[in-house]
Amino acid sequence: MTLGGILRIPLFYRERMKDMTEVYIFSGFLGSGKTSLLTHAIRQAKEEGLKPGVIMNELGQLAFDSAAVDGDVPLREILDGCICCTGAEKTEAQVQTLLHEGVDIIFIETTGAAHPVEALDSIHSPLFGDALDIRGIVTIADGRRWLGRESMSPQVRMLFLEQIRHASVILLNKTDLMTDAERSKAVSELQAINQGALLLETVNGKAPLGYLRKMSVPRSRGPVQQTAIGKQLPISSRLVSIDEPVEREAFEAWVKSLPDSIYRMKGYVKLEGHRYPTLFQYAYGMVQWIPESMNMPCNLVIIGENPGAVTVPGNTDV
Ligand SMILES: Nc1nc2c(ncn2[C@@H]2O[C@H](COP(=O)(O)OP(=O)(O)OP(=O)(O)O)[C@@H](O)[C@H]2O)c(=O)[nH]1
Repeated sequence: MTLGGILRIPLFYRERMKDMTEVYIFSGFLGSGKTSLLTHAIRQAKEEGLKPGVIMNELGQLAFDSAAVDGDVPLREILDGCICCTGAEKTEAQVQTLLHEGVDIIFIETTGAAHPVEALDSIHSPLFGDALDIRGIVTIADGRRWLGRESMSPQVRMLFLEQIRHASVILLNKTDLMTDAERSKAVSELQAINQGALLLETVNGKAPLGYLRKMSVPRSRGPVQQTAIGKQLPISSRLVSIDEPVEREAFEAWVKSLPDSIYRMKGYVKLEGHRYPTLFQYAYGMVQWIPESMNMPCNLVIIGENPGAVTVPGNTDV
């Protein structure tokens, strides 16, 4: 909000807004960088002397991403289902407990398969009265995935578009993997789809919190295309356990052989020659291995269209 904008708000309301807890919904397709954005936002909030709280919604039964949130940050998880499908009561209860813990700012990370407006609607509850200042949706888009969206199935592409269309802020992320020409193409396409949104290019979701705090929910969001998982969206998750150590190159060759409709994988894999399982991340063709210094269960979540059809080396379904 500009200084002019602030001055136009009567003092009474400005005082009331100061007591309200700001809420931001982090949306974006599977693997686009929501958790990276979240960890950066939490760090900045703390630096500004704010007490952040987090609601994290994950598609699989395991909360891999919650390890990214510092232990001193109040965290609530909604696992194995989308915030938009599991019903507003669960979300309301989680927000309620965060408010009791006295948080100043709440970040809600939705699953990459969630419809952002349905997630937003789930926190618009009369229960909260004036307690929440719901600022809207920040959508983070993987730039190369955006440019390659034609390869997605129509329903999944529709979800991607809905996430862009309803955002108040769009972050074009992973620009380190794009050429200048690709970046300017992506920027102009995203702007054409949502002209009202602020747009910022980012690497690892590093958006200034001050920039996000300028946003507010647009007055008219336009019609919402329903995209609930299990109804129209063909996306589901599968949890497997790979018990035997695998050879890294052979494993990456298997990853490359998977159909494009496997959108995301994350979990722990025991690599040959390594003492502890390694954190494995896969999103849109990119593989990342992060060494761990303790023994983690070798579980891997596979998210996409029909992940049950994929043959996983040495796996037992959990
Ligand atoms: N090269 C590059 N990699 C990135 C960037 N941002 C995130 N990543 C990587 O992309 C992968 C997914 O990032 P996350 O932040 O976990 O994405 P997410 O949207 O939270 O994923 P889901 O919650 O599973 O949908 C990780 O391996 C990140 O390290 C970026 O700007 N550039």
